[in-house]
Amino acid sequence: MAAPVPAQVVPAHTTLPLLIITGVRAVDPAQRLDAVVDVVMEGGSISRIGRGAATQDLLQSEQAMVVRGDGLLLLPAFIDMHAHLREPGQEYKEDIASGLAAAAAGGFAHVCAMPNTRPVNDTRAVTEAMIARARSVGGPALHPIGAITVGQRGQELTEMADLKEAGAVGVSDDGRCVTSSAVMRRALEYASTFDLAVIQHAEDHALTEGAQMHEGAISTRLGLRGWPRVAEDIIVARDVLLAEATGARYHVAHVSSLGAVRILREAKSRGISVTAEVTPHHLTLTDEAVIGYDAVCKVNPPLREQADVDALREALADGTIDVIATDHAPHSSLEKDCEFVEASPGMLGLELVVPVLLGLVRAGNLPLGRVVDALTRAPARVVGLDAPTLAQGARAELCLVDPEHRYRLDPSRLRSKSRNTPLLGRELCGQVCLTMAGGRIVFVDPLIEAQRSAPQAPGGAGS
Ligand SMILES: NC(=O)N[C@@H](CC(=O)O)C(=O)O
Ligand SMILES: [Zn+2]
Ligand SMILES: [Zn+2]
Repeated sequence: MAAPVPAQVVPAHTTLPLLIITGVRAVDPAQRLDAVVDVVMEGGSISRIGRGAATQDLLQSEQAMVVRGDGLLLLPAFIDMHAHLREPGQEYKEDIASGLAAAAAGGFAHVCAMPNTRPVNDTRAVTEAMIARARSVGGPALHPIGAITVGQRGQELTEMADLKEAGAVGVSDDGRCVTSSAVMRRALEYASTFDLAVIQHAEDHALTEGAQMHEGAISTRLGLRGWPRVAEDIIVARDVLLAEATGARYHVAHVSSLGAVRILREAKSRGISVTAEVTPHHLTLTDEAVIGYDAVCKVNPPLREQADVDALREALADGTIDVIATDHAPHSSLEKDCEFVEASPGMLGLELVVPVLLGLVRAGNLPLGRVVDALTRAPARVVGLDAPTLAQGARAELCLVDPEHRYRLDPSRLRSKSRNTPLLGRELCGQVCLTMAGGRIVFVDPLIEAQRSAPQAPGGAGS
């Protein structure tokens, strides 16, 4: 058979003529698939998948690159419908190239970029420039989210027809809430004529002025001004009523409170067209992380209490929350290594999704199939993309994961330009080894690939 190829000769950003992954556990909710299979990719598409799909003929082909998949997981590549790539305007924090590199390393084939750039993405010109930049970089596909209001000032609606035509897949004023009921109503009506989801950052700013963290016992103890849950709940409740009145598609970004979960559950039970997302950090961390005043844990909406975390997990499991989105929010040491009250909110997400979520799966908090669905089909529905799948005939958009690989998160391994994650130096378990997007390899982990390429024991898979 053809020898496994070491990482340094795996050409990133190219299509391999014949790539075979043998004996891998493939999980694809779109096909209700969870089984050990071989996967054969030819010319960037999945030509065969199933037990014994890697025939001796194929394995012995001159052109074949063979990856042994034993002990690994193969998943459809992910869609992140909520990331901040900071280009244009704040390239010292992140840019489209570094953001997409981080996404590829995290297992993503598609990234939606929020419009709170400088200038704000409220025009066709900015949307087009972002897409052109991403195309020149290669890697995962970038799909801009346009602003709801001009300059994200909450007043005048953007020209959504233009934004959509240029490639925007949704609208949001993320970072700011659309607080005016009148503006939100018109935004929902207008966006629905273009079938764009309106993505709300739910925060009643009148209730969160000067807020630094979740309002509760810990904010009192730390002497920091709090953001009460009700500031989120009020907006979600109002918007659900507006969604019902307009029939428009409404999506709540980064849900963090148990009250918002309750409102969403009731809205869905009544058939209102609402969807919602949760971040990996809101699923795993509480306001206790802020004790010690480490600004790395300052994030909007704030990390809340265990009761909220439990409600979010339950809501994700039962489908009340549809999507897992990272809210990847890179900030430099300028914005983070300072007084807590001066620091900017936000933390990294793209490269940490796999270890964080596999931790929840391993602990029995969420089924793996539901997690994969929330990272693929669910966001695809909200933003109108084709979800990556492992089905025969599909374009190869997948990620190969070593679920047992343990490592300490070293800052040097992050592709992001920023370092703002509380997981630095922590022991993690679960590593993306390979990501394909648009039929091409966009990421190979050098360390893992070198290990996997070591000579096989006789009788091993694919021999
Ligand atoms: N999540 C954050 O804390 N910050 C985001 C804005 C946002 O998502 O609201 C950012 O742009 O930095
Ligand atoms: Zn936000
Ligand atoms: Zn955001």
